[in-house]
Amino acid sequence: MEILHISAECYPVAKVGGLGDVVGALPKYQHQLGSIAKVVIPAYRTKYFETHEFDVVHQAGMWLGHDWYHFNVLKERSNELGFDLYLVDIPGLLDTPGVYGYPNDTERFLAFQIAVLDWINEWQHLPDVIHCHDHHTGLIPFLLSYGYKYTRLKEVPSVLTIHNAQYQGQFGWDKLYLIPSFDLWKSGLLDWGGAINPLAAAIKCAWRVTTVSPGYLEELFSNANGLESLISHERGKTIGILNGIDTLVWDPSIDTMLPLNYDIDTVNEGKQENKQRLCERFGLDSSLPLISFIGRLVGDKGADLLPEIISRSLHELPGEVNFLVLGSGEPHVEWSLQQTRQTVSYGFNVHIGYNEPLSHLIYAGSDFLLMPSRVEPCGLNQLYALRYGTVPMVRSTGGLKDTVVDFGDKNGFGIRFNQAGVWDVCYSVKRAIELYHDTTHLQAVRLQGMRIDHSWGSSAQQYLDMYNSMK
Ligand SMILES: Nc1ncnc2c1ncn2[C@@H]1O[C@H](COP(=O)(O)OP(=O)(O)O[C@H]2O[C@H](CO)[C@@H](O)[C@H](O)[C@H]2O)[C@@H](O)[C@H]1O
Repeated sequence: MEILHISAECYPVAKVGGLGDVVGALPKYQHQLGSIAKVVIPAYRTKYFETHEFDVVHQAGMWLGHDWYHFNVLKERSNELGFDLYLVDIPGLLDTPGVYGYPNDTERFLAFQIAVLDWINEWQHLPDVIHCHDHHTGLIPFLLSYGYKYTRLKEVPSVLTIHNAQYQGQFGWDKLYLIPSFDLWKSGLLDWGGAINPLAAAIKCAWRVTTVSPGYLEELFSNANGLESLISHERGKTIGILNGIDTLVWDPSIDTMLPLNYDIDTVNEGKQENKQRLCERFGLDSSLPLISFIGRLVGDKGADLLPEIISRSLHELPGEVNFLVLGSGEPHVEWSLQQTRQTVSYGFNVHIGYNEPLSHLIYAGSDFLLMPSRVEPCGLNQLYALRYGTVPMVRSTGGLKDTVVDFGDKNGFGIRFNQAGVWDVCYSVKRAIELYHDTTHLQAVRLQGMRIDHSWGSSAQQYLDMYNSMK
């Protein structure tokens, strides 16, 4: 079976968050299960792009509204990722250093989708499945079915995976002229709430719709940023498949980004050494419990709560706990974390920015990883934390609820709280400190978490079973 994954991110080529992790891993594991999995993303000017060699496999041009763009499809030469990687290079649109956040993102990702479709249209054979990820690729299922240029691709099954339904990629009907011509009687399929909504269009048109955890799918029926009724209507073709983690990248025993590697037998020494380095670097006291946060500093992740959680905890429990934050995102959250850093004299530090090696050190060197998410479709951080012997502290929502059991329950290995609110989190901080001092219990909780298998094996198989069900 040949699967083409189409995405805006793919680790280690271009990653902003969890989408990149999944698209960089799932195809590798599908390959191991005997499928041919290919990935196509835009050719941003990332470090990976600059330091690897590519062959041009397709050259063409296209209209985006009234503008003409040349584009190339490049294939990475060494195949080092464990799947075929293709990059769509569109000078003037996709040759940016970053992935998102440009004023013409709508045009950039529309052009990407058109280029990918034009390219597949030229293949001698057809893929068995076209697998689209998130709204940046959401118009593809629609165009496969109704785009006049793509009638040859009409029968190719399409899948949409929703990594986060908060982001839908809406744009106004005034930009309709940018979309390649299609059967206008079908325009309603593009619409949601009076705008062109790529995520909604994909939910309507894809043959199957998956979410990245079963719990998140259940939540979407009642809370989907305006798409609840649509998802409920399409319920019959939906399925929740829990993300796995790439155990070749996320393994404390071989992770080259750690000063000291460790495994389940050497976890205490390993974590102690990594914690020591981390605390030295950030001016923290390594004898105290260390609670960290890694992620996009946005409301969905509960990042706006962090300044108050941290200052209140340090005020109520002086000299009892440390906090460390790594992230970037909304400017007011960044600003208020930096303000907090200046006002509390000890016990807290923050690194604003994106830093992959530092994230690995934090997973290894922290005692607890805090995730006060308001919305969490799956969450990968808690799975990485578990593998690194770090106890996740999570709000009971979406994929966090599916993957973390409170240590107060039988065989539990994490800390759960119900509300994304300062009081609930501060209470959990107290529980974390108590657990930290109960060394026997902490050790049992840690080992319990480390033993859990969150590798891609069974989830990759579930995707294959789902593809087969479309035949
Ligand atoms: N400043 C920083 N420096 C270094 N690394 C950083 C970083 N900020 C974030 N990361 C890394 O980015 C990834 C974040 O993954 P998540 O799954 O938690 O979030 P995201 O919301 O992006 O993904 C969406 O898609 C994924 C995948 O389906 C879902 O798990 C998730 O719930 C959904 O919101 C992790 O690898 C984390 O270590």
